[in-house]
Amino acid sequence: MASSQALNFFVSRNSPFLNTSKPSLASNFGFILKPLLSTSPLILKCSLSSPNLDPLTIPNNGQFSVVSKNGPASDTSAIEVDSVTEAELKENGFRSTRRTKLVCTIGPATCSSEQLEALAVGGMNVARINMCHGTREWHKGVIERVRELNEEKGFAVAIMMDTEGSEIHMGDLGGTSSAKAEDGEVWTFTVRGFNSSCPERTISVNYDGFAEDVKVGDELLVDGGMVRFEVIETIGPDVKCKCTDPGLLLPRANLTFWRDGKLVRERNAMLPTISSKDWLDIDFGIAEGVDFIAVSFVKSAEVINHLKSYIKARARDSDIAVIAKIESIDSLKNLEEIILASDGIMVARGDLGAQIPLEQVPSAQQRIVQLCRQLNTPVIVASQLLESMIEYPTPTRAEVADVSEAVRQRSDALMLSGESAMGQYPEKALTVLRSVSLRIERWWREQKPQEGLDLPNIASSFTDTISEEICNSAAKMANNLGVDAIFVYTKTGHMASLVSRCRPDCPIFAFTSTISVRRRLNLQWGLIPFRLSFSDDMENNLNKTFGLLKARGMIKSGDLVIAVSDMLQSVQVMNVP
Ligand SMILES: Nc1ncnc2c1ncn2[C@@H]1O[C@H](COP(=O)(O)OP(=O)(O)OP(=O)(O)O)[C@@H](O)[C@H]1O
Ligand SMILES: CC(=O)C(=O)O
Ligand SMILES: [K+]
Ligand SMILES: [Mg+2]
Repeated sequence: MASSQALNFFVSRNSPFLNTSKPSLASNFGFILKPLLSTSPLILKCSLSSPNLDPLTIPNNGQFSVVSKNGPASDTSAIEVDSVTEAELKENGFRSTRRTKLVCTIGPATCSSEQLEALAVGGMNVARINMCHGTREWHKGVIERVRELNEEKGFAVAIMMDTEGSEIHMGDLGGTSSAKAEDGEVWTFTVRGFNSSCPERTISVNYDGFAEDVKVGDELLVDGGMVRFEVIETIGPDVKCKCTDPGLLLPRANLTFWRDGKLVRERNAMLPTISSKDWLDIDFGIAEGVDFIAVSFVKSAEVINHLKSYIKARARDSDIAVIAKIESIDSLKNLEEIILASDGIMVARGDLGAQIPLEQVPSAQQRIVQLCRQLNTPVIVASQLLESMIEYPTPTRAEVADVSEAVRQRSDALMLSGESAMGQYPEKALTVLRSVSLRIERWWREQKPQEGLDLPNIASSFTDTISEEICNSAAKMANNLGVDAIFVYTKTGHMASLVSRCRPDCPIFAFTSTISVRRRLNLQWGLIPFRLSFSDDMENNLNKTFGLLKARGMIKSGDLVIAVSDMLQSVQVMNVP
């Protein structure tokens, strides 16, 4: 038996261990006990500690009995699905499952196992770590805890690593969590490095050319205008600025400077999208096996292609998806090529709002979300969705309207930033995203507003065209027939994304045999990803799936299902036997 191989054993239902989640039973045999749900059989996994142990030599000490090795076809653990979705399906049925996916930025407010578990139970599909903040060790800890929870509790939370990028930002305020800038105060922004803490009203800037690029009279915007200064004097490495719009300065806040009402792009426009620190972070992400890498301040498709070939060369087996963050003027100019090159897009409204006038952000969002859907690239709407919930337990009406709008635009995912990273009410904020998503999705199904969005043909080969037509037809049939679910069997995830793109009324059960594809599908609208090994024989696959899902109580006889697969180009409509 190979050392990394996991073998599944099924023990009889009267096992006294059904209610334990501790790996107590067989630790001396190198096996881990993992009850999936109280109604599921137990799985014993062979661990690395005794790789050569013959599984059948486990003594049957009367406390449990080994029923089979590797499980017969009807073993319900031969299918893996996120335990939170499973519970939701069982409790409320198909129609009630949430279609919009939720991403939470993890920070000091949410990094413990308990806090991460609460977010997973609350519907977090993807945990985002932002390499702008914290150390690699800190991020590694978060990744480990998420993986542990997935393993122990049956969650399927994916990990997204977000790069820092080489834009201009402030230093970390000498360890303090924030500093208040008052109207009329003079602050010094400097490129000097400080070993100990900065002098009072002094802010260090990470970009060496800063003091040379700014001019007296320029406007300096912190975090896209949360605080504003006017440059009054430059003296060598120091730039003296008068505060014109007071506010709170946060560590490592982004800085932009404006001249005559326009964003100034001097030599800073030449900074590489991926800095040398970012490459080290990316190496870290590859080593840790993150599921997504989000690239900050993307300017063109080139950097995305470069990163994708880098990942391919470094991690041949891994399948890390690359997300381009749209947060600069250049990225808006090259939007289509960037969307085509990327595995996902993030509308990073925080920095975007510092680069284009604020009143242009909503139309940019609408355009990006639509184009992504047309080109079949998942899209996340991010930043300030529930900003006031950093401090208060209820959102403003305007924030609820903003979340609703993103759901109504049918974006794939919504993201929390400060609300979950350092806010006082991370779980409440997630609950608001969840309940608003559910409500607006239901409204959509009931009202069926005219969508007015063409889905152009995007296939690049005739075979792809067939897949696309099959998915379009399956989605249409699903709506017209009012089916309970669409089943899609997909090796690479592509076929599942084509069904998701149609935004059908029913949930989409996506069956795939690889863990990485399953986790990637976590970000896409309406998909419930399952891991299942399947063959080229659809008849067999369907019977197996029906058996497994029925045994888990996730479907019942009589449910109407449409099945499509990328091995066999067909659409099947059937009642679950
Ligand atoms: N790992 C962390 N450690 C400490 N604070 C964090 C961490 N991650 C996020 N935060 C806090 O949460 C806030 C919001 O997080 P967010 O990821 O949106 O960062 P950001 O600084 O606005 O940068 P970006 O433009 O990359 O999103 C940050 O400003 C920071 O104060
Ligand atoms: C998320 C992010 O990077 C932004 O909104 O700027
Ligand atoms: K970032
Ligand atoms: Mg940003």
